Amino acid sequence: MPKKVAIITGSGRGIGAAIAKQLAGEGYAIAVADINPDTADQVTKDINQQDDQTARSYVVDVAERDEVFRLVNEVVQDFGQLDLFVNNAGIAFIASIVDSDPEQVQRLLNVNLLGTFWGIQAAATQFKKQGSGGKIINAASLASVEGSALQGAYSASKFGIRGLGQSAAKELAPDHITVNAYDPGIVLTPLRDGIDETTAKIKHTTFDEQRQGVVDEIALKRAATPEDVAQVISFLASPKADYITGQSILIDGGMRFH
Ligand SMILES: NC(=O)C1=CN([C@@H]2O[C@H](COP(=O)(O)OP(=O)(O)OC[C@H]3O[C@@H](n4cnc5c(N)ncnc54)[C@H](O)[C@@H]3O)[C@@H](O)[C@H]2O)C=CC1
Ligand SMILES: CC(=O)C(C)=O
Repeated sequence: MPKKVAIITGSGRGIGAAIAKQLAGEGYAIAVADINPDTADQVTKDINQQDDQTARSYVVDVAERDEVFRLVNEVVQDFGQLDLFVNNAGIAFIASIVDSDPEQVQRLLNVNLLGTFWGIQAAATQFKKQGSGGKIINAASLASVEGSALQGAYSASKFGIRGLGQSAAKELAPDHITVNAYDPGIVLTPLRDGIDETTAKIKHTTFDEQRQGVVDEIALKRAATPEDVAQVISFLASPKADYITGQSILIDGGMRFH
């Protein structure tokens, strides 16, 4: 049985790395795509050290449309096909809307929202060429369900990703391409650590107090691990989710209910 092929952007660390390792363990050939070549290479090495697991690393800045299309073309040249594209790469910064730096805002929107747009465009173009359907899964967030204070640009990008995914799901259904999103809450990664570090400074508290404060909002009283999130992407990528499209699934331990 030929391996299914998955591209996961931002899979050099955090949630993306967990998704890459989860799917590699399920028999996918993995394109570990990241702006950081060193971490991408390390995750790729970790996967290839496992029996019967295959990965290759690719350097990409998802904010650059031509780089995203080149990524898809290189992966198809290397593996022969594409079956799943996970738009996971994302960045965040903490600042009030009034104090947000315009260049930081633009960069965040270019990476998170436009990066996801280019990923959908490139993956769908390849899936249409192949004529055998495909799956696209996007990283939204709890902040795509309810805007977070001090994360105005980030929340805007994630609301946009959720809406973009609904539009794509409607447009791509005739080609048997499904498009869904995952909405993590508080996940223990370097990105979340940076959020809590900066928030603690703004609120003149400690990192531990800030972190405990957000965990206290979680019904299950623990932050998520990247693996908690990867399990949901494993489901969305599987045939079990073939009838799900245009949806956005909260993975927040019980913080928001909608
Ligand atoms: N950690 C959390 O609590 C939550 C994370 N998310 C989302 O999940 C996704 C992954 O987040 P984390 O793993 O926490 O982040 P992370 O910062 O730990 O990892 C993100 C990865 O993306 C890469 N990356 C950043 N900009 C890139 C670009 N322009 N092109 C290609 N790669 C790029 C980084 O090098 C890094 O390897 C993001 O979209 C984030 O918004 C959503 C909700 C909660
Ligand atoms: C990073 C992120 O999306 C949250 C909810 O913290």
